[in-house]
This record gives sequence, C-alpha cells and structure tokens, in this order.
Amino acid sequence: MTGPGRWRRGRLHSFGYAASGLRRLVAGQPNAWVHLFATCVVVALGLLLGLSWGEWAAVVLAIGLVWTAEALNTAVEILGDAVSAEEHPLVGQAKDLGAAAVLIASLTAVVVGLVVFLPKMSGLLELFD
Ligand SMILES: Nc1ncnc2c1ncn2[C@@H]1O[C@H](COP(=O)(O)OP(=O)(O)OP(=O)(O)O)[C@@H](O)[C@H]1O
Repeated sequence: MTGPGRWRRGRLHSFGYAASGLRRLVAGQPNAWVHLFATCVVVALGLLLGLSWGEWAAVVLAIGLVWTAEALNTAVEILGDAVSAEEHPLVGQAKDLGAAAVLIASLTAVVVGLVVFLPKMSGLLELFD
C-alpha cells in the first residue's frame, strides 16, 4: 500500500499502540486505580452540581493532566528498569522526577477541584438534605 492509504494505516496503528499503553497503565498501575476512582467521583459530582462549560473545561484539563503525568511517569519507570536492572543513581533521579511530575499534576488538580467545587458545597449539602 502506498500514499494516503499507508499513512492512514500508520495512524490507525498509532492509536492501537496508544490503546495498548492505556490498557497497560490501567491494568498494571495501582496509582491508576486511584486516579480512575477520583475521576469517576469528580465527574459524578460535576454532573450532580451542574458545572458550567468553563468549569467542566478546567476539571477535564486537570483530570487529563494527572492521567498524562501518570502515563509518562510509568514510561520513565519502565525505561529506567530497562536501562539498568541494578540500582543506578541516574535512574533513581529520573524516577524521582517522574514521581514529582505526578505530584505536581495531582496538587494542581486538587487546587482546581477546590476552586470549582468549594463555592458549590452548599448546593452539594442540599442534595443530601
Ligand atoms: N534502578 C534504580 N536505581 C536507583 N534508584 C531507584 C531505582 N529504582 C527505583 N529507585 C528509587 O526508588 C523509588 C521508587 O521507585 P519505583 O520504581 O519502585 O517507583 P514507585 O514510585 O514505587 O512506583 P510504582 O508504585 O508505580 O511502582 C524511585 O523514585 C527511586 O528513588
């Protein structure tokens, strides 16, 4: 196959590889289960409280940021293990930085969550009254 057909098949394969990475992330990383649970809770709360489009945009960006950081951190951990089966200070630093990226993303998401959901807490309490 040549030209656009081959290009399209290449793009489809890329999606396949990405989907396989996503499966590996969710199946193999206990942290990913925490993110999945948090994602479900936040989306359910957003639906209950009727977020505005702007609020949804902020929440979805925050959720995407955390998932992206977790995926890249997992990639760094796997690469580190592949590069050196032994303890290596540079692998340790790389893994620490990957973990720092997840922490930064998670703290950012918490701040976004507080900014969006705190003003709506009274509405949330009314829902359970
Ligand atoms: N090969 C290594 N060489 C040096 N230090 C390492 C190495 N592997 C891990 N470490 C240190 O141990 C820490 C934890 O590494 P590990 O690979 O267990 O990640 P983790 O944060 O426990 O991730 P997960 O919970 O997803 O397995 C790293 O941040 C790093 O400081």
